[in-house]
Amino acid sequence: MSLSIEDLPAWARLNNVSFSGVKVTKTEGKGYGVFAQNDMIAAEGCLDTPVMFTVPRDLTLNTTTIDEYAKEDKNFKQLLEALAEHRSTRTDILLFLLIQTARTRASSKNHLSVGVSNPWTEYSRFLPEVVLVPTEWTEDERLLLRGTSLESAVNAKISALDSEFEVVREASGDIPSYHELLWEHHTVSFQDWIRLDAIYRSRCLQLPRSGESMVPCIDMINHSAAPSAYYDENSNDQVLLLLRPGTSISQGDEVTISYGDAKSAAEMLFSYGFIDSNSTADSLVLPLRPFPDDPLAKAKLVAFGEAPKVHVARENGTIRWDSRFAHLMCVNEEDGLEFRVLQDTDGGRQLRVFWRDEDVTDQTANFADLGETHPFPEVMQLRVVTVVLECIQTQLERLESCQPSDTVSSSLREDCSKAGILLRQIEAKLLKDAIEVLEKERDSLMEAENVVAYLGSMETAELDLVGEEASNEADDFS
Ligand SMILES: C[S@@+](CC[C@H](N)C(=O)[O-])C[C@H]1O[C@@H](n2cnc3c(N)ncnc32)[C@H](O)[C@@H]1O
Repeated sequence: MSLSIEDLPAWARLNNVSFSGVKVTKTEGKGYGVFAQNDMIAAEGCLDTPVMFTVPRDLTLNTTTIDEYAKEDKNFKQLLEALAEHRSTRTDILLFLLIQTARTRASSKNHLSVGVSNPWTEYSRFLPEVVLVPTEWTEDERLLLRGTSLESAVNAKISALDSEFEVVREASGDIPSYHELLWEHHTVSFQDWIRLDAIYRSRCLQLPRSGESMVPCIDMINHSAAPSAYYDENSNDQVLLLLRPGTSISQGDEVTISYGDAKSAAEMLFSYGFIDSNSTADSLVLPLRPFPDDPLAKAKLVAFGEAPKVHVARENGTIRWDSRFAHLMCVNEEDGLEFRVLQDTDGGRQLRVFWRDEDVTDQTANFADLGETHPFPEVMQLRVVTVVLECIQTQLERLESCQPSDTVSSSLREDCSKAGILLRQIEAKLLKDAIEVLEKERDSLMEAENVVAYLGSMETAELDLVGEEASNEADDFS
């Protein structure tokens, strides 16, 4: 199935990809990588820096080029049409690569091959068999993620992939030649869909002109916190790999790019299967669940329109947190929140949200500001701080209740163990520091005049209620 990387230069020549002073070879622990064969230098501010790869744009994979391939392949065109409502750059590329995989396997078993060969039929054989992103981890390896922000994200992704694959299986099963190629000859399985999703996530790039794309050869470049190269598109329909201005590399050095320095450790692990502590943002995102006894919980979720989350980040040494849903979660009817179902002109029904009699349906993400119009804004803030604090404390308890030593065993791949343990350490530290900040914020809000007055009035109201109940009971007994 796989092709030796020694065959890449021949593939490149055949498809008009030029390599200049670089070579793709095996690295130590990172799969393949790109290495300089000459010394190269680009002065600071230089506009004309050395070009290391030139790739014709029609070799890239994105929705536009996939539509071009579909024009030459009626079965593939039919498949895209059958899945029209699910189309995105990602699903187009996954489908395209799934068909290349099936065709390669079918031809290796001498089954009838369906479709037209293209440069990617061969190139896909240089792609790795396994990418160690957590969706490719075994169940035991995934135990390392228990209590981390990736635990629910990875589970949700695997079930989303499962549903997607079922849709693909059904749509392709209705196309006779694909029915035979994919399902009668068992050339592909759910495991391939998981692998192709991992391949896509770890190799897709954001090109300045063509947008989200996979680019052959440029996708062989590894990440570094101190990258020596960058990619670009020129006006001659080419994608280029260039030396960064102000950089010099020596023969034998690895050429690297940056996969982004704003990504958290969890995002890096999720998308690329490794964490580079030198270039990750110290941040995490947790799911937030509405109060189980809130009668308005469902309406709040519908009106909010996205998954409720808590964001925590350390920026320049300071912990910042944010949860737009927590602000909506913490207001009730007594505060002035109201949901109304209104009939629109077409006879349809619409859920509208009102805050203190003003229609704020389009501002449900903005309750942090809307809460300011409450007579006790500090009370609103105290509720939010308490909710976020509880969410973070629960997460830390879960993280600490399952120690890696309970899960690390010889059956786990070393890279997965290392990455899982590192993620746990990074997130535990951030959660602990966030708890400290939130506890301070809570304590200072508890002392605010407004809050003391509010809590006092609540206490009096409660005492009155107890008094009333007691006198009713006394009446009963009398
Ligand atoms: C775009 S590909 C780069 C080429 C890849 N090494 C290959 O063998 O095809 C991205 C993948 O390379 C690996 N990788 C890239 N940079 C890395 C790094 N700094 N440390 C560890 N692995 C890295 C990860 O497996 C990642 O998912």
